[in-house]
Amino acid sequence: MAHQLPELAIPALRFEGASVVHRGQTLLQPLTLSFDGCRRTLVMGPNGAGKSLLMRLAHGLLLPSAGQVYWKGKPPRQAMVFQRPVLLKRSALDNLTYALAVSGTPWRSRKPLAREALARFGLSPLERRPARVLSGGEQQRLALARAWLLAPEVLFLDEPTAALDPASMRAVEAAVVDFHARGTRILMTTHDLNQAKRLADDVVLLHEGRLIEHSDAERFFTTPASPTTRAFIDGDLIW
Ligand SMILES: Nc1ncnc2c1ncn2[C@@H]1O[C@H](COP(=O)(O)OP(=O)(O)OP(=O)(O)O)[C@@H](O)[C@H]1O
Repeated sequence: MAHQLPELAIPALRFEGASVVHRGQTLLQPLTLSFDGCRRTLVMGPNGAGKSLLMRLAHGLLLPSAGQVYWKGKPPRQAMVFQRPVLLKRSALDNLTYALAVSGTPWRSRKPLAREALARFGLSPLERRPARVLSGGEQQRLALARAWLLAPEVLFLDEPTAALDPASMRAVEAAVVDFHARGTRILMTTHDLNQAKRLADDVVLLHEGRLIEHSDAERFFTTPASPTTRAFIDGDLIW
């Protein structure tokens, strides 16, 4: 089981005129942008802006109706964490050992590695509990523990803290920082401007299915290029 990420650079993810059209309605306008380097990119925008569509395109869960989404090199190992984690009807421990089995980890190592990850995310006392009865915050930590075990080169997080209390939110943010410190590229959506300020190296703003701005975090929050970004930061964006 590879716990250390390779030293190789993570390939850039490129969107080239990628759009999403559903029943004649354009949900995501042709989008051209690049996600380079081992950065923490936060994707923001009002409800219905197209953030989840962008994430699903990026992770390959959705194909663009036109244009392309591709990695400039070998597609990296990826994991995705959703607002409502997708967990198996098994114990917390078994959710992790199952993920390890699928990833080809020899069975002897599975339980020790899974227990290490449970401890890492403060879940050891809950290892026998069915994953689906865990609280929202515990489920989210379990989903992160599972992703941690798979040592992804790229981690997608779609509003992972939207339904969490402040302590659970901080736990998720700390995990994001730790993933990144271990060499994982982060692409994450959030509605929370303060969270984006805490975590982002760069920010993408979408509005009504359009790319408004993609810039470094400092620039985004202090001297945005677009008046729409300014309005969004000030809480004045009308939609
Ligand atoms: N499968 C689908 N069928 C029809 N419309 C869809 C589908 N998926 C998304 N949409 C529409 O596409 C638009 C963008 O949706 P998306 O989920 O990407 O928004 P979002 O920015 O993630 O919003 P939120 O912050 O509310 O989660 C919305 O208007 C949504 O209703």
